[in-house]
Amino acid sequence: MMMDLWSETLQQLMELGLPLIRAPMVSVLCTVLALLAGVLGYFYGPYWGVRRVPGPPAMPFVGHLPLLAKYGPEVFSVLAKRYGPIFRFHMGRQPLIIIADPELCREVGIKKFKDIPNRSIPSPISASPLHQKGLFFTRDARWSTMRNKILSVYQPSHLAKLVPTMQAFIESATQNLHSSNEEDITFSDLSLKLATDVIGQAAFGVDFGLSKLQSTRDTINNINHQGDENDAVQGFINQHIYSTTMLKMDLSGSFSIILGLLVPILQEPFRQILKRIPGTMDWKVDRTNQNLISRLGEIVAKRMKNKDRGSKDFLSLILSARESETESNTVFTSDYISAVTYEHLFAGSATTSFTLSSIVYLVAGHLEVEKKLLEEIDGFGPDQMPTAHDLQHKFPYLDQVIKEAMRFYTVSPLVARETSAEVEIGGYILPKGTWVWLALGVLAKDPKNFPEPDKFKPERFDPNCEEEKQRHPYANIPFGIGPRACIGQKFSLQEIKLSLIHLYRKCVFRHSPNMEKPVELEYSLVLNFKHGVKLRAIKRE
Ligand code: HEM
Repeated sequence: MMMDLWSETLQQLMELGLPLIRAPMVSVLCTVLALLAGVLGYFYGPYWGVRRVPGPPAMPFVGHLPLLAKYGPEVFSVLAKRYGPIFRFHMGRQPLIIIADPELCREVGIKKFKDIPNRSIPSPISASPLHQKGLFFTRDARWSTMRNKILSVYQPSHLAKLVPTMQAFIESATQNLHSSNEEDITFSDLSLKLATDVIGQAAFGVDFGLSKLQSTRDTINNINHQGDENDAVQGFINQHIYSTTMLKMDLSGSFSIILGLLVPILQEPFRQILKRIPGTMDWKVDRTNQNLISRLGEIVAKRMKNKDRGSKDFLSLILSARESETESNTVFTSDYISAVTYEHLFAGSATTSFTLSSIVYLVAGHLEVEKKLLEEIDGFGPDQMPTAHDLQHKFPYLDQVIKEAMRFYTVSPLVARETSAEVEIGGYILPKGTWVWLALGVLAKDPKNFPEPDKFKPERFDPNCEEEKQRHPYANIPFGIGPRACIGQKFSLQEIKLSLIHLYRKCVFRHSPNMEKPVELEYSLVLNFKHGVKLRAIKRE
């Protein structure tokens, strides 16, 4: 019956003069159309849910990445001026909803936290499973249990106990600072070694010994040639630096990271293949990460066995907290312990080091600020080591200098969050799973809250000044906002203040003639000085 109908229809088509369509061709056509619909759905599905949010036209596949290449980290300020406080930016196929207004940040970070409690996982992190089990990327109930446990080891009394350790590393790192006024010091190298040593001691209870070495390059060159205990530690650091710097946000990362930006569905299969092909960047990153994981595993296993581990470093404190409560055993398995301990090194070194370098660089270019700062530091007394309490209360101008430098160069210009339910922000309904990113760097340069934003003026943070009184309370939030704000804020401020006090007691700094002007920045997961910060240290009489 059906066959009759089919041949009758064909007969009619032929009579009508239409081309003969064979059954296999029809199925090929249907498959092609279905594939096309699938591809379109895959590429445009995420856009469809947020299409009402304003934004520039996006190019197929790459989205707005060409704009990122054109403007660099400034792209979000440029777009905020054009599209307002909430706009769309497509990282390849993935739309980000960028929030560039302090009140909307309060809404996302605090008021509607229950619907936006997690971070989205950007492509560089998806390519690096090592970085996924730390506090930063864990989600929901696991995150809140982990965060509460970790907070318990960040008591002010514990931080206060770390002052002498921090001071010892600072003294060691700055020992040969002013050997010659004519010689450049790459201050950003020095501050990275210092910050890594301090966090290594605080997180693992291990002295990485970087501050004692001549230069980071020496450290790296030495790694492959020697095999004793010390070099094992330096090897670990080298691997850490490599693993961290490979996490690029633009199109210069490994192939799987680039694929993750453009076609995320292909990222994991390609990573699995490429990591098996020697010589590819994915292979190198994977080897580095495997190495780091096994080294971390060894450190944790050794420390777990040792019951008399003391209570100074983060790893020991977390292990002791884990043993005292049975319920948390399920959360802090040894792989999660390795991840959060490693995360401390990762989150605490580059950020603190960049902040220290940017402060010293900015103060060197503003002699009126330097003069006031030296007066405050000298007024405290020349030899006395400040306590944690002194650091918090006796250096008000230093506080202003730090805040202003962190505003001027926002080390984490973007903070990634993701909706876990449909939620309304700034008049737009955002579906579940929308990536919402807070543009801290744009807020920090908004002339409404910071008149003359490109001028370095610490006095704008003087509590008695009109500008400070009128400013929105969430206009300057370099450590983020709400329950997911930075857990290491007090730790890093304590280290930064101690370092600056020690440095300015000994010397002042001037820009080296070999440093480029204006300074060039690059953006991986955090901001960085592209060619380092080169200074001359002048001994104070
Ligand atoms: C100048 C130094 C630092 C800056 C500017 C900084 C900045 C940030 C920012 C912007 C966030 C995201 C906050 C948000 O989503 O609202 C963050 C999170 C975090 N930071 Fe820091 N950070 C610094 C130092 C440190 C240090 C020293 C540590 C460790 C000791 C650390 C550990 C973390 C962790 C674990 C998170 C994730 C918190 C969570 O998701 O619950 N940071 N940091």
